[in-house]
Amino acid sequence: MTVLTCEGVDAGYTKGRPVVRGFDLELLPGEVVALLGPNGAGKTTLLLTLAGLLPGLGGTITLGGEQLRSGRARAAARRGLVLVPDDRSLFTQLTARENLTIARRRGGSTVDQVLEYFPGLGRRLKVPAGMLSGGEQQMLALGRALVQDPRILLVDELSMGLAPVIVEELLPVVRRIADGTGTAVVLVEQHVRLALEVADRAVVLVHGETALSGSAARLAADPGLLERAYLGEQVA
Ligand SMILES: Nc1ncnc2c1ncn2[C@@H]1O[C@H](COP(=O)(O)OP(=O)(O)OP(=O)(O)O)[C@@H](O)[C@H]1O
Repeated sequence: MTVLTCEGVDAGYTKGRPVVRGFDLELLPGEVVALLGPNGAGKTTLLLTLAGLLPGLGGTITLGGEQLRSGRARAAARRGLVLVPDDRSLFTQLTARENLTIARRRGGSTVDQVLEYFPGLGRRLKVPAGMLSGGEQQMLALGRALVQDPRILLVDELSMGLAPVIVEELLPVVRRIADGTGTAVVLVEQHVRLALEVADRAVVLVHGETALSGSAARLAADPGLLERAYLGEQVA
């Protein structure tokens, strides 16, 4: 049963001039899809549109069988679509625990349940979010999304500004979350090799259009294919 379906989604900032055109996707529970592509391809624009933070310019987005109304971020969040933005958007003056507690839903997952995925963060709960390291902040941003019991996590460049060694620790956590909770994940990532290691499938967006999509294993095994897609060749 598909949790999220995108059909012919156009996304952008100006009516009649979409940045992303005709985007299609079917996402299953527990599935991780890497959304790849060069800078400016439209990946963030697409995530913002799926999360309802940007009004859609065309097409339909269906969540659990029901069509989402365009540009309704609160409704999308209530129905389980949760965005982890690339700027993390943490409350920097509040402690890590407070950041988690205020995001929690009544009757939903507890902070302790969520911390099972981030053991290191458990030892830093009293620290203001702004004083955490970049990697810890990303774990907190993921944890804050997870206490909302998402059905779909939209993760925008978790690795932004982090050392590769930290990214290697962080991305597998996304896989464990998907496997452990059944949450489906759309993962925007510049670290292509690492993203393909944790994803089931990948979609490559180039100049706002899907240039390539396929199983992560197939794309990882054929870097030439990815390279040609990034360079703008139609290889889908
Ligand atoms: N607020 C905005 N208003 C108008 N155009 C924008 C706005 N934000 C981004 N764009 C444009 O939309 C296009 C896609 O940008 P977007 O940030 O979605 O790409 P991206 O694939 O996420 O790239 P990156 O990897 O650099 O984040 C770019 O041409 C960008 O200049």
